Parts: sequence; structure tokens; C-alpha cells
Amino acid sequence: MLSALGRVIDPEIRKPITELDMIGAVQVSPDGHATVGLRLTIVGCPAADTIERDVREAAASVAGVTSVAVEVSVMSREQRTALTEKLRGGRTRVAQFGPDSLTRIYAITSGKGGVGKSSITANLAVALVDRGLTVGIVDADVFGFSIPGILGLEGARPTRVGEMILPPIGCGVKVISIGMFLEPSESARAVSWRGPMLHRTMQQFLTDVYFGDLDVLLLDLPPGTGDVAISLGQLLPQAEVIVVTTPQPAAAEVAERSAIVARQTGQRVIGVIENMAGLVQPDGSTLHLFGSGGGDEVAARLSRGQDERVTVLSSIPISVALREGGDAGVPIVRSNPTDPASVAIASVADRLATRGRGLAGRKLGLSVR
Ligand SMILES: Nc1ncnc2c1ncn2[C@@H]1O[C@H](COP(=O)(O)OP(=O)(O)OP(=O)(O)O)[C@@H](O)[C@H]1O
Repeated sequence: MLSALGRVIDPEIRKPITELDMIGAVQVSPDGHATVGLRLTIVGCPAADTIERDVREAAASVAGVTSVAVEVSVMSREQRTALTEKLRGGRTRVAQFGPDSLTRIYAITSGKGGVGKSSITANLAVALVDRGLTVGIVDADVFGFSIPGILGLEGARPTRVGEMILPPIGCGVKVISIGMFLEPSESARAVSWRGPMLHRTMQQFLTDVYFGDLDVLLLDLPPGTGDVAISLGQLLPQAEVIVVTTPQPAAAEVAERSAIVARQTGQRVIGVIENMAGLVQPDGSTLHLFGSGGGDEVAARLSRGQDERVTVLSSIPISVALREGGDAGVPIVRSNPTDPASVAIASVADRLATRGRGLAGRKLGLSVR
């Protein structure tokens, strides 16, 4: 019976419920009637119906069981605390992405807003999930929380289990966004919090949000060089930075500035993505609506004086389907994988996916005397 119940996965925590101590007493009477105690993590758990149904089905699949009764209760505070400690690997509240973490972290930044940073972050995350990786996003763009909408999570709220926050999952990506903590009336506006408050929020995201064991964490940064970029630079110096820019060479200078701030906190810039690069016309020609050469220009500027050259990872064309997919909450890499914009994003995902996990190439902070 326990091995059957072990196949039931908590949809939010993504672990077998038997490992989460959610199963209480289990009894099977001689005539095959099974009674299964199910302890939910919190009252009103959004996944309650799914879990109860899966438990019922799992118990019914056991040989000799003729009927099933599931007795649902809720964990006590002590049981919840024990669970959150277990999920944190026995550690008390510590940042999940410390120096020994094997998760690769990519901060997606841009000089100015509206260049498609959030669209690229969300689609890249989904493309990485489709390559078999476990992926999370911290939507830290205080000027517009667009990630939840693009991933079909509009209006989704995280579940709290004690001190732990379970991020909603959209298109297979675990997502946390400041927008998820605001009242609907507030979320229409940009957050006008001061630096310390933003810093604490970012710290809390990295400490209290249960991402589990991620292969890749993507950070959607606000455009420019503000407080959030500096905070995340300090909290995650191991993050590697990807700069999104338009093909307009005139925008190169502002794009370069956002990367320079990241470098000042110790982060490494690994590449540039040029977005909105031309619109293919019905006759097959390309209309360069926003000029051309911006990506190369930013890459060249960021390579100056560096040991390693910064390259353009991809040039993503203007795509009506990409915009529509974002509005509808269905990312284009899933809905329309052959669209040239999807193909361009997929090529970046291929490069990032093959870089693997680990500490390789990272400064370990060791010194030889
Ligand atoms: N390649 C593209 N082709 C067509 N539309 C695009 C493309 N990239 C992004 N867009 C559209 O441009 C708009 C801005 O994109 P997005 O919100 O991703 O930008 P952003 O840089 O994250 O902006 P902000 O930082 O202000 O939130 C969206 O409506 C999006 O659908």
C-alpha cells in the first residue's frame, strides 16, 4: 500500500506525499476496505482535491482492496515545522542559492523597458523545461510583473506552509513574482518601494520560497541599473548575466550600463540577446523596423578589456505569434515551435542546457598562499 501511495506526488511541492509525512494511519480490513489517513499541509490547500483523488486511486489499485475511504485532516503546527525543515534539508532559514548550490543562475537584464526581456525569460524557461531541466523564475521586474501572465499564471497566488512559500507552477516553471503578493488594485501600478524593502523582498524570495532542487534559476530584472539589480548582484554574485537589447545601435550605451552594474557586483556577463530583429515580409524580404547591429554593438562594448569575448547568443525576429502567445499565457516555444522567434529562443536554450550544472568555471573564493 505504501509503495502505491508513494506514487502520489504533491503537485505544488513536487515530491511523493509519503516523503512529506502526509500519510497517517493506513488500515485494510479483511473484506478489502482500505482507510487512508491524509494530512494536508494547510487548511484550504489548493491541491487538496487532486491529492485526495490520487490517494483514492492509488489505494484502489492495490491488490485485494475493494473500497477506499480517505480521512482528511490538516497538519499540526509542529508537523508543518518538521516538514519545512525536512524540505530545507535540515537547515534552518538559509538562502537556497548559496555558494555551494549547483543551480545555474542567469540574470536577464536590459538597459531600457519594453525590449522583450520578460517574454524571452519566460520562453527560455519553458524551452529549458522542455529539455528536461527543472527551472524556476524570480520575477523581480518591479516596473511590470509580466512573467505570470506570459506563463498562464495570471492571478495565481503562492501557497504558504508555515514560513515556507510554495511558488505557483506555470508551463512546468516554478514562478515567484512581487506581483503575486500585491492586492489586485496595487498590481496595476509599478511598485514604489525603497531599496531596503526591495532588498528584503529579494532576500525572502531566495530564502522562504521553496524552489526545490533546480537546474536553472532565471531572474527577470527590472530594466536599468536600479536597487533590485544591485541587491540581486549582492545576494547572488555567482549569477551569470544575459543582456537583452534591440537592434537599434543607439540603445547600446544604456544596455551596456546595466551589464556594468552587474559586473561591479562580481557577476559575469555571458552574452547578449538581440530582440525584435527585423520583420519578415510576405515577399520574403526583411524589414529592419528597429535598425540593425545593436546586438553586435553591445557585445563589442562588453568585450572591451575582458579576457573572454561576450558574444550575441541569438537574434530573435519580431513575431506576432510571440506577442499573441504572451498575451494569451501560452508561450510561443510550446504553441508554435517552428516560428522563427521560437527557433531563435530554442537555440539559446540548447546552449544553456548543455552548460550543465555545477561549480565549473566559477570563482570559488579560494586563495593559495
Ligand atoms: N520578438 C518580438 N516580437 C513581437 N513582439 C514582441 C517581441 N518581443 C517582445 N514583444 C512584445 O513586446 C512587449 C514588451 O515585451 P516584454 O514585456 O517582454 O518586455 P520587457 O523588456 O520585459 O519590458 P518591461 O521591462 O517594461 O516589463 C510585449 O507586448 C511583448 O509581447
